[in-house]
Amino acid sequence: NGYSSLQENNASDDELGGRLPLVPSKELWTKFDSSFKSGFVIGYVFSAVSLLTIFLSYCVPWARLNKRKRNKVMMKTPMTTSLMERQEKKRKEADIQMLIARISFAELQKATNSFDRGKVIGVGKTGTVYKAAHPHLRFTAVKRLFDFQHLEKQFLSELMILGKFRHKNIVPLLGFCVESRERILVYQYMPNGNLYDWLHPVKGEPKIMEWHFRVNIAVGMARGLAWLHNHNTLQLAHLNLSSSCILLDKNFEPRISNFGRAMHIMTSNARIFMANIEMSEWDLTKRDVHQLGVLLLELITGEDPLNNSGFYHSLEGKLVQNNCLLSTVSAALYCAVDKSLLGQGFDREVLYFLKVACNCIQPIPNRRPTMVEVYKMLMAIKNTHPDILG
Ligand SMILES: Nc1ncnc2c1ncn2[C@@H]1O[C@H](COP(=O)(O)OP(=O)(O)OP(=O)(O)O)[C@@H](O)[C@H]1O
Repeated sequence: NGYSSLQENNASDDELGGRLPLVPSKELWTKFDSSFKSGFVIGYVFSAVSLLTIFLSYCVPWARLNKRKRNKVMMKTPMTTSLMERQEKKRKEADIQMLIARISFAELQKATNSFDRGKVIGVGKTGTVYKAAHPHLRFTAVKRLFDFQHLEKQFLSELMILGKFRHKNIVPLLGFCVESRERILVYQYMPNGNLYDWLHPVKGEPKIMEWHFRVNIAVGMARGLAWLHNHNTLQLAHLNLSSSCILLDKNFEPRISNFGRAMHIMTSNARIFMANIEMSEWDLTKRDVHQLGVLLLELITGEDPLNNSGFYHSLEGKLVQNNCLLSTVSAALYCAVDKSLLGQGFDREVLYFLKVACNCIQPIPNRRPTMVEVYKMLMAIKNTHPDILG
């Protein structure tokens, strides 16, 4: 057998004791050769599979990661950003077109007599407003923005808010125009202009606003704002209230305008930065309450906050001294009330109105009432004389 020569030349089987033959016979070689070959093939296949697995598990995700990184870098380039922004704007415009009319520039040019100076009804900080007679929309106020690039955000904000929602105390937006550099908003025309002009008439043009008009305007403003703050999907703070953005319709119902700076109130604890000041959703609504308080004071005193900011500061100073208890409005404050309102049978209501206004402008935002509370307090004043106040 295969081990014979080995046994002859070297030692016995026992001696070998299962050791491997040092010199295998020819048969053994053939056996060894075939098992070695199959082992080699198995080993080879096994290593190849392992290598492939390692490659797939490390290299493919790495390649994907790199691709993602490359994509991120691509997304950050100004070209792609502006492209995405443009697409987003187009999508918003298309959405809004389903709700309000898109009007051509040519049509608006015709309606305003080529933006004739004689048709100007107001010049704001962002654009010129023209009165226009539109064949389908009747009388409209056409606001042509000055600078389409810098005001694009405000333009879209106004479109997205006023285009989607309607409220009896918010100015109705009827249409818009986006054509090359033109950005135009078309509103329903408010025949009684803005509140500022009524409260501060130019010399020689006395415009006396009776008490019930003022209360009705106050209630309407608070109702519109309370609706904005608490609407299910809107939840918006206006943040830019002044008597010039309160428009009056044919029944002297106030309509809030100018939503270019409005901000969504966060429902989470997210913090908002405005002019580098950190603010919470609470601060935003309380800001509107403060601005409404100033408006209420303007309504009741007839003082112009634009020309007399010291007046309001002194008022706030007095409020701090008096701790703003509802029972104590100082004689100085009471003296500030527009004299045409006193002695008409509403003095108690005037005093209460003044207290509401003072509460709204408390220096510490947490102490100010919510807009709904302001609305309810003003409604209570209005309801004391429902026969007159309607
Ligand atoms: N729908 C409207 N109906 C009648 N008059 C309007 C209407 N919209 C604006 N006006 C008049 O045009 C004036 C300027 O309006 P605009 O909204 O541009 O003023 P603004 O308060 O300075 O706003 P902004 O800061 O956005 O420019 C208003 O004060 C008002 O007299």
